[in-house]
Amino acid sequence: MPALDGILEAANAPQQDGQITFPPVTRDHILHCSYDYWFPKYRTSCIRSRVIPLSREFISYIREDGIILADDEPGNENDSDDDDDWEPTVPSSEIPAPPRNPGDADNDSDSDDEDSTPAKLPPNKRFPDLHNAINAAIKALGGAAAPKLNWSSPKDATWISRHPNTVKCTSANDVYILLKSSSFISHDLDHAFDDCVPSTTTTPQSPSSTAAAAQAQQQQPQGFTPVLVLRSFFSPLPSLEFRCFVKDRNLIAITQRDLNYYAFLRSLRPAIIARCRELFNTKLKYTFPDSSFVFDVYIPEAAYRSDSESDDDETSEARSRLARARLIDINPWAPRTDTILFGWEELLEAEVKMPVLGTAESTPEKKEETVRLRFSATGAAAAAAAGGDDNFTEPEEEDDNEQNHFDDDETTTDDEHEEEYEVELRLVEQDDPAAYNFSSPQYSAHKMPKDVVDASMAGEGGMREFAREWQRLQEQRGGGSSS
Ligand SMILES: Nc1ncnc2c1ncn2[C@@H]1O[C@H](COP(=O)(O)OP(=O)(O)OP(=O)(O)O)[C@@H](O)[C@H]1O
Repeated sequence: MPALDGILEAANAPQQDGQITFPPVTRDHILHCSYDYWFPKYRTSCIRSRVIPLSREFISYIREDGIILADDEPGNENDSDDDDDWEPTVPSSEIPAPPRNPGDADNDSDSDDEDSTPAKLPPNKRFPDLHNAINAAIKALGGAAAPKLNWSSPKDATWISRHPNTVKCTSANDVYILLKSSSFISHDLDHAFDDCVPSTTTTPQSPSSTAAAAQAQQQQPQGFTPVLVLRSFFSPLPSLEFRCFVKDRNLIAITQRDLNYYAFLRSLRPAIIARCRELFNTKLKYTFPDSSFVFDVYIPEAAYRSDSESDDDETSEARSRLARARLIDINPWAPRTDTILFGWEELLEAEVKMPVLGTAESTPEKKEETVRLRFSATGAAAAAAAGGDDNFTEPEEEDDNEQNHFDDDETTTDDEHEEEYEVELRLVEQDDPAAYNFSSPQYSAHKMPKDVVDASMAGEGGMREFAREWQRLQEQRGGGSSS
């Protein structure tokens, strides 16, 4: 864990010479936000998920140009959607991948291995156990899953998905297509620790670690165990996704994640704050190792019960009630985390009345996790209160047959009238300029122009032809050569 002195020092110096200065971001801070690190602690507040450690062979496959798909999926039994008739343009299950980001090549530490890879076998023959584990996990999650690696989901690659504009995967092949086409996934593999300062201590293995995971970690040149996370797929309402900012163990700000204006959110303000606070206070506040971090939530609507005896007014009120917030992701308190409707400067400068500094240490080897807390004086009483709370224990093994996307679906008590209201919730307002530029699809900067995609689909010859044409156009414009 980072030294307490260092944290105190950094927390006290957010700004120097008019420049925004962040507390140093260490590898540990980044590792604490890896899904396999925090998911086992907070499982009951998350979307049902499976975490699968990835072998070096799999990582080589993800990095390689070209997409060779498994050839063992005759009918894709899990698919029941209309979009089943998607077929790779190139037969024999080989699709050239779109070009990688230019910056990725120099980090391709596995390139030697790739050359020695036995002739490009399909995944079901190249890493059959992993391939089968991915298909089995998707099945266990109800037949459709949303994938991500340790930190990022391939949401910039939904344009190539056969379930249009979603990260939905009903087979391992769907997962491979998304992972191989995503710049965000490349970033996880090659740039996760960019701009980090060295950690003084080592983060313990994640609580989910098995002997296989430990072995995989040792073999990884990245210094962390890459994992594939599969979450039970559902269709979240973008309006009910929020990002929450925690400074010195205080929830200080909440922002809408989707940048569209939703009139109905205005009346839900107190409920949104209450749901976020509830998740933070009962689960995260004294258990997440770092005192400042950012977490994302989804707040589902509370189930509407048709057998309710409510009159019309009460019914509409019941419909507008929100269920408890679900933890979607945890992000570092670092420049790389998008603050959406806030600015880092205002968050760094925000004054926290009751800062709780220090680190939380956990003993991950125990299933019923014991949380030991080391805090500065301001946090001592609260830490003592947290020590014996049953909320911090792990649930028993999940039931794979459960159809819910969440581990349980209980609604919460209404605590909108609680006293503590210092959290600022920022929503997109009507006519808010912040919303103007977002009618275009998100992540469009990561998408390929159609010509590039077409050329890529036409194989190596197509890309060569495209490159020649591009060069010709550049020269016509007087731009000289392009690489
Ligand atoms: N189980 C799921 N089913 C369908 N969609 C999902 C699921 N889980 C997450 N999503 C969608 O994917 C989005 C991205 O998820 P997540 O925040 O985990 O990825 P991320 O790459 O870390 O994003 P960011 O970089 O913005 O933090 C979510 O905002 C949500 O809309």
